[in-house]
Amino acid sequence: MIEIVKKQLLQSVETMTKVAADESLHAIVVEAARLTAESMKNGGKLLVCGNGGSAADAQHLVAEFVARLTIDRPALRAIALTTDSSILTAIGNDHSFEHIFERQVEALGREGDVLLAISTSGNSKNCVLALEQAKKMGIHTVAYTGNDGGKMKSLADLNVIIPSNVTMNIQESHLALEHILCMLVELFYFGPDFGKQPKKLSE
Ligand SMILES: O=C(CO)[C@@H](O)[C@H](O)[C@H](O)[C@H](O)COP(=O)(O)O
Ligand SMILES: [Zn+2]
Repeated sequence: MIEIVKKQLLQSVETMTKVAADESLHAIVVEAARLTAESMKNGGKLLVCGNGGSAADAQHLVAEFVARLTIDRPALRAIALTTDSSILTAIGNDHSFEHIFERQVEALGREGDVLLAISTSGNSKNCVLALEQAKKMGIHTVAYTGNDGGKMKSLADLNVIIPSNVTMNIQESHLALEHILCMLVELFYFGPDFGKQPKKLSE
């Protein structure tokens, strides 16, 4: 059992180390943050969707935007498409589960918004349909995936593909890059000096 703990942790670190070394991946995260900050400055918002652990990620990330992450600042506009049980059950029951995010994008999305779809396989149909809907509406699309990016790869404007085929390791790297995305949006939106007290002349 002890060996399993060690092996799993090392496997997780190995994936994260590959991500930490991949500067082209970092550039994509920076571009996603720039795009998101620009959208928010122009009155747009971030929509986030995903299944299972990635649904939890969607909510977690959106909470950082609406509450705060690294600085005290005004709230930023972001919505998780995973949280309203009435909407999710109505669409799932009356249409089908595949449409749970697509229809919310149709209802809540506006041209110039950003949709972030999170899927370790890159193949979850509800995420695929959400990306297709977003494209039709002129919404920018970002995919956080793993494996080879799956079907979502060809649909997203920006692809953050974790170099692993192990779902939990992909999710762990996603979470790190979700925090970093929010941190960078705060920087792009408010600038590096926001919230810093001006120094007193006597200091
Ligand atoms: O959290 C986990 C596994 O770590 C699971 O709940 C996992 O998110 C679910 O199996 C998802 O349905 C997987 O979907 P996806 O990442 O391929 O889109
Ligand atoms: Zn999990």
